[in-house]
Amino acid sequence: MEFPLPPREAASFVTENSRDVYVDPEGVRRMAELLLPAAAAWRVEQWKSLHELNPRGADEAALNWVFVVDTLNFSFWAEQEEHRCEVHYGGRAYTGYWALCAAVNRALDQGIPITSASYYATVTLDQVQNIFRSDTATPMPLIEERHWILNETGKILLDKFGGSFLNCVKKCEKSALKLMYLVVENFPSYRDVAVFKGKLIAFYKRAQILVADTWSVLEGKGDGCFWDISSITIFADYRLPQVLLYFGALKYSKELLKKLLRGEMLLNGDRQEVEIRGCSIWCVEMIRDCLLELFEKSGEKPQGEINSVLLDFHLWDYARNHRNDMRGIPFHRTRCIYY
Ligand SMILES: Nc1nc2c(c(CN[C@H]3C=C[C@H](O)[C@@H]3O)cn2[C@@H]2O[C@H](COP(=O)(O)O)[C@@H](O)[C@H]2O)c(=O)[nH]1
Repeated sequence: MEFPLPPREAASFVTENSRDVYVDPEGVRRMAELLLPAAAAWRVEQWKSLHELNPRGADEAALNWVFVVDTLNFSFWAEQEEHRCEVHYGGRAYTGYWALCAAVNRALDQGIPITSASYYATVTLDQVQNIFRSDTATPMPLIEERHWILNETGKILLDKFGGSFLNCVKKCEKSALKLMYLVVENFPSYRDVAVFKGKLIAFYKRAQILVADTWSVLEGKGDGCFWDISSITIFADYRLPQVLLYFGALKYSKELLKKLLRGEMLLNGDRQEVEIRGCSIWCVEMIRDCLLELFEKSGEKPQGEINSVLLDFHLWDYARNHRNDMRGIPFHRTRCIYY
């Protein structure tokens, strides 16, 4: 089988050949300047505590939580914004990705071992519909897909890795890329690839965010002290392109903008969908390079690392916390199991 172009190279290839999406160097520089003050303080240790639903520990249980969540970490957008899946937990109503996390924590509180491979390898569709039930009339999208992915992934984790994601991490000798490839080679639902201008390319969004979340939950220490974490790109979902478009670092053709504003769906693997995802990855690689240059010039040393993972987390949180400011800036609607 042809080996796919890895995410960073894939992003560069797509950006060079893109017709409807463009990375604007001026917009990139403006974003880097905007991000500079915050970037000086970014440290991997800070992230998981920022979000109340993230596991607190840095142990095997926390890693198995991250693994099952990132196995299901896709496609939460609602047909109509006003009718969304919501999960009520701890007195709060969660939507999108956070609804998934709230449902996992709600199940654990009810004694349902949803993070144990021995449970989800044979969990039934009924049980999955109950665990991920919405507290509104709108169910979580792709519930059937979430069910078979849990069964498939649980069986493989049991058969090949003793039922624990910690064993996968340990096999990778502190290499982020080795962990990314171990995941895509062993777990089919993580194989986020496409064909663009005749070339097989990989974005591996869920495999890369799984590596990033592993790094974050382990606070970059012990088994999670990945020497090559800066080789991980952003996770090409549907929120990052939206925030890059909002800041003007990414530009869309008039035709594509009109299509997205009409709410038209793009199929996973469509040329325009690949251009949006590939250019987003490349855009943030350029913002990171710009940030490093600005630090160089200013002589100021950032507290932690300046890499695409922390840039991604920051931009994703920004998009989450500035929904209203970003109203009118469309995200692309693709229904799939990869992001
Ligand atoms: N690029 C990127 N995409 C991310 C995340 C996250 C959450 N992760 C972090 C959060 C806390 C921890 O620090 C985790 O690391 C979810 N998503 C994607 O967004 C979409 C859901 O969006 P909405 O419908 O608005 O909830 C969906 O495709 C989902 O897969 C991220 O961080 N980066």
